[in-house]
Amino acid sequence: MAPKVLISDKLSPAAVQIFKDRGIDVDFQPDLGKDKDKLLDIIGQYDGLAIRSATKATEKIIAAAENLKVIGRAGIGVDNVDIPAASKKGIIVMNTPFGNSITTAEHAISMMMAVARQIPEANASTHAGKWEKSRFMGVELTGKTLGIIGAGNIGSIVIDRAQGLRMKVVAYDPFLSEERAVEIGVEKLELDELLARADFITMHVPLTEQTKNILSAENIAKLKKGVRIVNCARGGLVDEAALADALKSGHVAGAAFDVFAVEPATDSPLFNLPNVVVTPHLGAATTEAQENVALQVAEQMSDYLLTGAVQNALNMPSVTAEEAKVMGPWIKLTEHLGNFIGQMTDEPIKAINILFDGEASELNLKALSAATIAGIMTKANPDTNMVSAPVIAKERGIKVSTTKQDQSGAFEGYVKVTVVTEKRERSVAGTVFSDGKPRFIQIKGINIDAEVGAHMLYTTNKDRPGIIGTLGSIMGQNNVNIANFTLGRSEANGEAIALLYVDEPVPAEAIEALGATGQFQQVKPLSFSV
Ligand SMILES: NC(=O)c1ccc[n+]([C@@H]2O[C@H](COP(=O)([O-])OP(=O)(O)OC[C@H]3O[C@@H](n4cnc5c(N)ncnc54)[C@H](O)[C@@H]3O)[C@@H](O)[C@H]2O)c1
Ligand SMILES: O=C(O)CC[C@@H](O)C(=O)O
Repeated sequence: MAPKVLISDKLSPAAVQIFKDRGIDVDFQPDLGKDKDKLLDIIGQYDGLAIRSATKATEKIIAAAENLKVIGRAGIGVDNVDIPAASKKGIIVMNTPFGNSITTAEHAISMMMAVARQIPEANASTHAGKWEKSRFMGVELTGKTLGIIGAGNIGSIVIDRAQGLRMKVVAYDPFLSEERAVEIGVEKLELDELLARADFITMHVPLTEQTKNILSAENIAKLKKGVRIVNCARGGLVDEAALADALKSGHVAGAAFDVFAVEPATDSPLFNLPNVVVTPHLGAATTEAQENVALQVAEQMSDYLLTGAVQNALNMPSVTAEEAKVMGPWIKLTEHLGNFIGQMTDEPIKAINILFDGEASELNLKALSAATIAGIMTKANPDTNMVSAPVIAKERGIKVSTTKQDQSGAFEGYVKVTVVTEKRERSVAGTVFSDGKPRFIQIKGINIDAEVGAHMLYTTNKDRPGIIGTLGSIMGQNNVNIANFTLGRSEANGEAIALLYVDEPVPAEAIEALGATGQFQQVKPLSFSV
């Protein structure tokens, strides 16, 4: 059955066409974002949800989204998506980080020019038949200092455009490297220095714990007198009431805001002040940007739903379509290895170590690690997947470490997973053969070569004659057909293991009968999703 995607916000029709062209069943309900109850009622039917900013993908919506695999945000900010809730449920959240950057940077520049020359007010006055030439005295941008808070994608474009306007640009961004600052020709400053020096300030940071109220009343007091503030990033970065006071006192000469602490903003302390320009979150509102983000989100979501390729996800490592093909068997292998250990482990896990050798070490290790952890965790929760497993492991305080090496002898590459609990360490290794089939190649340090089947039986015993006979006859008595039988031992008369690949689950009677022989230390039926 074709995957089903719901578009619940006003996305460009280009997205609908892409989904259709890719064979996805698409439901376009552009006003649903405003109707939380209806969204809650129907979300359970969909594999994908494509949104802009009106739809709030809250914990409640996500809890009701029984089949949801991916949420695609046609835009940058994902503050309308509860990412931790989505991750825990195994839902990938992706955005389109570049599609509207130019448009938003251009909006910030337009807003800066509008506030420098009071264009909206002059426009309204002229339309009203007044000819107030002396009322609207502006300031030039040339030679002025523009302070950028956040020099990422959009900030860098603003820097480039402002330099074209012959402004001197300084930036505050703790994550901006010196090399990048030189490359984009910006002087890197501490925040206080920027606040004291800038004639104009524009913000291009996400809303986080660190950036919330970055222009607080205290910081507004540090601003150079006569500064003009532009915010086309997120509401909540500025204390609107404190800024309104500073505008009224004349300490701040003007402000241009596209975003507000509460949206839709029907009221704000900034509204109706003479030197304030406001727009209703139009930063990304151009035909070009909306086409870009709609096309991109539809392509990314279709890729994921149809091929497993992951691009621009915020809660999962990227996997290209090419990688998805090559990695498919290795992802399966790591899931099986994790699954094997998960089924063998009944006590709390303290640490998981994953060793990647040879060709395996050249693959996307973040994705393979996520698949391994998911394999381990599915015993406790069968719904765990590559998105949710690392989050759950972290929550449980499980330390995950990975190692790369290139020492394989017999194999081009392999993966070895070791799980540490209070009581013991357990390890299992596997590889992918040239036929693309995963194999277990080592358990407890003992070499074997076992194909992975949906139903298996794992036993351990002291190496001595008669074990194969016992296993064979008890399986036969219980009508269990053996497809493949693999044995291994540490040394003659040492520790021995057997892995049987059987056609149906081994019944409890057979497990009991094997236990009753006294020949085995461990008898464990296993199942794998092959
Ligand atoms: N108005 C709109 O319609 C609109 C459109 C697109 C994006 N946006 C907003 O613009 C923001 C920026 O987008 P972007 O694509 O440039 O993002 P980005 O991730 O490329 O850049 C953000 C920058 O902020 C910096 N940063 C993070 N924490 C910081 C801190 N505490 N202090 C200073 N700098 C910090 C980062 O290092 C990064 O360089 C988005 O988060 C989004 O909220 C708004
Ligand atoms: O979808 C929009 O109109 C706003 C998008 C913008 O806020 C973003 O973060 O990309």
